Amino acid sequence: MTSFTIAVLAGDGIGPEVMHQARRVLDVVGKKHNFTLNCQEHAVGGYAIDTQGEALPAATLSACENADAILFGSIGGPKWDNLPLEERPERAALLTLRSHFDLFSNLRPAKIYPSLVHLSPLRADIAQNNVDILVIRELTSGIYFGQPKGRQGEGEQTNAFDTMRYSKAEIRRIAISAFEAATKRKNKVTSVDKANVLATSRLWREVVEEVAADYPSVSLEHIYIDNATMQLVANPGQFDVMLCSNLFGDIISDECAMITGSMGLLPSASLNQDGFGMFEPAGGSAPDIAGKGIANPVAQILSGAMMLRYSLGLETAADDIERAVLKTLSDGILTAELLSPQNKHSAKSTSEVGDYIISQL
Ligand SMILES: NC(=O)C1=CN([C@@H]2O[C@H](COP(=O)(O)OP(=O)(O)OC[C@H]3O[C@@H](n4cnc5c(N)ncnc54)[C@H](O)[C@@H]3O)[C@@H](O)[C@H]2O)C=CC1
Ligand SMILES: CC(C)CC(=O)C(=O)O
Ligand SMILES: [Mg+2]
Repeated sequence: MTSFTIAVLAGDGIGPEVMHQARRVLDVVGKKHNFTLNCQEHAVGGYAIDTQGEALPAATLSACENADAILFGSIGGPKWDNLPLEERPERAALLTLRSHFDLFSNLRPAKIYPSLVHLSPLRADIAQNNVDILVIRELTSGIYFGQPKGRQGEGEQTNAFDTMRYSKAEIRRIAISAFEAATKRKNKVTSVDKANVLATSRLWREVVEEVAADYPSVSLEHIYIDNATMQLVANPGQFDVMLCSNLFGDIISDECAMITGSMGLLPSASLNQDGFGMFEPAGGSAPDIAGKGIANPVAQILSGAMMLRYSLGLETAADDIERAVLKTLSDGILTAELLSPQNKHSAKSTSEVGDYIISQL
């Protein structure tokens, strides 16, 4: 039987709740498809600060280095909001992991299935118009990583600054990810930028155009970020692959999650050049619902499916999980945030959704 080592970093807030369901699903699918995941849990984020004094303990990083893939939950929350920026879980653990493993290519797929149109907050005629988007977000550079950043001055004279910087090489490799993905989809890349005001966006356009020349079968459009957010609500069916910088992809992917129905539905894969990856829901630790047993486990479970597909080469097992999730949602087995106020009484808990997905495998 094939065996893989998975570093499981559940993190904070809803992270452990949804991770528990993902592990149950992966266990069942492994037995069915004849593979074993040796899942080892490691401390990360606010939980690691509280128990070990730092957001990314050396033992956690070393376990990730020795694993075949990382399955990540989410980190952060109000308890750690007042820490200095560089000590916060989001920077000290999440951004550090992305950078350490050079996970530059972040894939965030958002699809409205015909049987799930009713979950979308969009008007039905818009939601049922073939919405199937793959956001490809640059994940290890741009304004989240650029130096210098900081603040200076006192009182009313205080100012703060971040640096948005992109090299040609960084833009080229994420553009190649997007064009490669488009050739396996609908052959269209929409590159999102703000080239009317930002120097980084001007360079972004130039390099994306250069890469496009190597993919004559793929059509390329450029769109400004402000228009992109509007078009996603007005006519999301026009998009195939949306190629974004780190900041714009962060924003656009939350919007993509919501047009499909909920932040709790959107998985993601963060990959390096060698195919090594970290797999995590696109959303955060959702402190507003943590500990109540009502978080949607689907994004975490689908992130597990992406791990099987992209890092472990287990396509059929990944398909199986995705089919079971789709059937579960189509059968109306839904957590509360997907239901209208008058239907909330029929909401299922995190574990009930996990149970039903398992029953469909
Ligand atoms: N990858 C990560 O670990 C990320 C961490 N964060 C951190 O998470 C904390 C909370 O951030 P927010 O801005 O509130 O964003 P969030 O994504 O945690 O929550 C936004 C909204 O989506 C809902 N939501 C998210 N996931 C859900 C799920 N699985 N089921 C049902 N509803 C769900 C939440 O209840 C909330 O109403 C912050 O500390 C933030 O920095 C934010 C984004 C990503
Ligand atoms: C710390 C943030 C950059 C995480 C986030 O919002 C994301 O990856 O979508
Ligand atoms: Mg985000």
